[in-house]
Amino acid sequence: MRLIENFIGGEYTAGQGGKTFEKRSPVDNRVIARITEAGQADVDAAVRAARAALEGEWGGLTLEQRVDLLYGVADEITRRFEDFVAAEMADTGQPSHVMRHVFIPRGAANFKVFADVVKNVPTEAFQMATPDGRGALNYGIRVPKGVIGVISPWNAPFLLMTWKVGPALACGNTVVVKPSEESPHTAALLGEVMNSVGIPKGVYNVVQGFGPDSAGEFLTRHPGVDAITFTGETRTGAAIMKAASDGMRDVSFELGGKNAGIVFADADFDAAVDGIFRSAFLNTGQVCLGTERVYVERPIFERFVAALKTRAEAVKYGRPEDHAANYGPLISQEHKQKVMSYYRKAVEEGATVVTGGGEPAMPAELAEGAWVQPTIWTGLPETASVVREEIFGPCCHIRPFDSEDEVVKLANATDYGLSTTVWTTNLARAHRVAARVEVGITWINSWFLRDLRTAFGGSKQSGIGREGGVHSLEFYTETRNICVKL
Ligand SMILES: NC(=O)c1ccc[n+]([C@@H]2O[C@H](COP(=O)([O-])OP(=O)(O)OC[C@H]3O[C@@H](n4cnc5c(N)ncnc54)[C@H](O)[C@@H]3O)[C@@H](O)[C@H]2O)c1
Ligand SMILES: O=C/C=C/C=C(\O)C(=O)O
Repeated sequence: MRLIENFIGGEYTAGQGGKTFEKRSPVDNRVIARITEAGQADVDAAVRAARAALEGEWGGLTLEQRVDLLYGVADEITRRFEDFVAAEMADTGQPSHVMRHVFIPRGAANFKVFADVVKNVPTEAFQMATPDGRGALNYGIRVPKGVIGVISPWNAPFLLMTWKVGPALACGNTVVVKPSEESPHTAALLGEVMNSVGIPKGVYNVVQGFGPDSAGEFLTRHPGVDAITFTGETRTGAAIMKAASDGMRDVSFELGGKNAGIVFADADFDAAVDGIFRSAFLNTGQVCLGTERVYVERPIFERFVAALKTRAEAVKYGRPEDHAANYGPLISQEHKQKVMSYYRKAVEEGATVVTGGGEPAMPAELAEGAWVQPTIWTGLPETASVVREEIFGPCCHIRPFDSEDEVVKLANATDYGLSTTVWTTNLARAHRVAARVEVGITWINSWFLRDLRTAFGGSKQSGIGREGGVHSLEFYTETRNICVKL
């Protein structure tokens, strides 16, 4: 059985406390790896290594040298593409085509794009008048923030972790990463890449383990960590924010969502069905940007529900490496219990179950996996639990609407504000609605189209701050103003 260790100061090390935990396959619940759990002493060592790298070789590199190294990281990920695909498939159980076409290539791109951003984005300069008439010149320089704590989730582990590590390193910081306990593989593998391309030791460190009273909490409470970037649940974000208040450390949060899909009667019907199908069921619904509330204009409501039902019932369950399969399990038995409890609650609260609502019958060798059916409900009030709370599963509630004002109100009646997808051929209306929905990201006639130069993040309880393009520089650097009297 594979043992996955921490990666500290360029070396894989067993935890000083000797504790390990199991990683089980979502597909069949077999134990696939044992993971070293980092204790306080390991986190201390990782933060020390990160600080030493900052003050050592890494901190002394020129921007060009750093950028070249990060291009090297991206190229090496691409060279070891199959290893990353296999590692991520083992952890998440998701179909290989999602790994191949989205998650792993995005991991490589996260290093290249932010190297380019850092190399090309200018800083500001202001000339000012002075009483003696000679004036003064202000200009900004950007310096790294220091040691960045990166806490990442399990749903798109490599993409979401590198989305933070890429810009952090491009800006000259060092990192200590705490991947989710459910997805330890790719963060560990990235250590090999860092060593083989010559990233100085201590620049990239990984501590494995859990959140509370484990590596996550030890890292976020650590006074040697200068700033914390986190993707995960809103509740966890609140705990991390408390920890970060000690020492006034900056935070960047990408949190939960309860995203609305809005389909007007004039939409390209097939494109809308396909878009909502993907946004509700891709990655078995475990996408923060996914759609769990769908609002469809009344004239096409029945037809839309029927078409989405047909698509949901046609998914092909199977192992990730099975090319005929396009639908995987949930991440774990624990998450399956949570999703199933919502499936039961929907019925108790009076939902019409259009399709799904339970566990699929799986062949014997997959029977222990975390499989659940894609599920569609109608007929619930907006106060129902499954319409209000983030489930993070392959399910959505569909409700008819009659006017633009009504649907905007419905979409906004949530504590979350991450993303929306709007389907219409009326461009003026698309722009109007997009300007009124209280979210960080709106897609018109599309979903999850990502340009890494754009601002990414959530409003309300879906996050704090924006990352992406120059926005990432705001978080991963300090801007210093220098005022020169002429
Ligand atoms: N907004 C976004 O961009 C985005 C992207 C992906 C996922 N998400 C959200 O993430 C959630 C699913 O991921 P998850 O279940 O892994 O989230 P989670 O909050 O349970 O865990 C995320 C990470 O935080 C760690 N953690 C937990 N408690 C901690 C604590 N007290 N201190 C420090 N670290 C702690 C976990 O070990 C894990 O590494 C969903 O809510 C989803 O919407 C948001
Ligand atoms: O599950 C959430 C997926 C988030 C995607 C990104 O953060 C991204 O594309 O950068």
